[in-house]
Amino acid sequence: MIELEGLTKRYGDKLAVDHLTFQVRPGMITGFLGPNGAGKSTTMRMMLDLDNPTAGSVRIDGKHYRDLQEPLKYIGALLDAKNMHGGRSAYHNLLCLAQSNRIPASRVAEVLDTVGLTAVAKKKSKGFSLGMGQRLGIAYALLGDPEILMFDEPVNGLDPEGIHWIRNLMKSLAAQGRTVFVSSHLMSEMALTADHLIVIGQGKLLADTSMAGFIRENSRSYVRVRTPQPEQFKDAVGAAGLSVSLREDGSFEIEGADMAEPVGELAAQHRVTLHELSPQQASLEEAFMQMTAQAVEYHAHNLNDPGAAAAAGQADPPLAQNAPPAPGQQGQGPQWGKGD
Ligand SMILES: Nc1ncnc2c1ncn2[C@@H]1O[C@H](COP(=O)(O)OP(=O)(O)OP(=O)(O)O)[C@@H](O)[C@H]1O
Repeated sequence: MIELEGLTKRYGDKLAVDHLTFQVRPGMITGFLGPNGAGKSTTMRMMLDLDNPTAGSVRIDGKHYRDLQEPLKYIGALLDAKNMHGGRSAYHNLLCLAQSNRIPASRVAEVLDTVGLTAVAKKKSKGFSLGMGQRLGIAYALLGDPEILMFDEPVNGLDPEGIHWIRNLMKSLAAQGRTVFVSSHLMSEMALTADHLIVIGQGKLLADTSMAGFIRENSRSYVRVRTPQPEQFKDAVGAAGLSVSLREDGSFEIEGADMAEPVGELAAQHRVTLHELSPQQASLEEAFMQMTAQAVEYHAHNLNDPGAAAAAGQADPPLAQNAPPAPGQQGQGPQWGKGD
């Protein structure tokens, strides 16, 4: 268990972490999400006592990190996989760490096997690919057989096989009852991995929720309809009291994935031809971007719409925030209800 209480970090004028209070519980994967610059790495560094908080505290199984005897046996972390001695072999890198932390040398071979690096154990780590480096960084984290594991952006730059491997590893660690805390700025990746979510933006806590709850709250389901008789269709659904919206591409949307059957029946009753009737699910990525939209630190230039930033109330109009509309409003045109 990791417990944060009012954790705060200020760099000069910059409030990088702003009074964060949350718990990371055992037996599950907790995803730590936020846009670039949200304060994820700073928070993780403070958890490991690599940075001093300006205020607040972090407790690892009830203790401050610096009070843990043999901390690698409590908490293992992958922060920066490049941060190791490139001139040493993978085996010797791990052996040095084991010896300086009173971890038996036999553990080195075990973790090399777990991360799939046994065959290259004697190779110098500076020759490792990005994926091999990530695996070695994970071997570091696992070396003390800790109950708590922390991974900062573990899938960055990995190929699909590497991503799949890390995902399964984290799941098996959580299934063993360990606490797994993993940061990312990709909602799509978290949706496949995490059981619980902590979302931050500009250092502040935006959400502390189960993944199932996040999906329930934020994933919009609807039915998409295409028809060569849009006026008749609009009249038919309007008369039935259903709310329908027209998209720019000429298709219609009706809220609720379970509406496909009633809408199909309605169209048949009114002899309206349909070219498409398909249940759809809006992506969690869109919901996450919407949640963190106001907290994005660096905005891309939106070349298509230079006035958008001004409309959004930003100080500098050319720096438009290219955020999607709110879930439930994606690309919608006019709405019709009963009697329209
Ligand atoms: N040593 C430092 N000195 C000054 N400012 C810093 C320092 N470290 C981080 N910051 C600032 O604190 C904020 C949070 O940075 P941090 O790296 O923790 O964010 P992050 O969520 O990990 O971002 P990313 O996803 O891009 O890695 C940023 O505005 C960053 O510029």
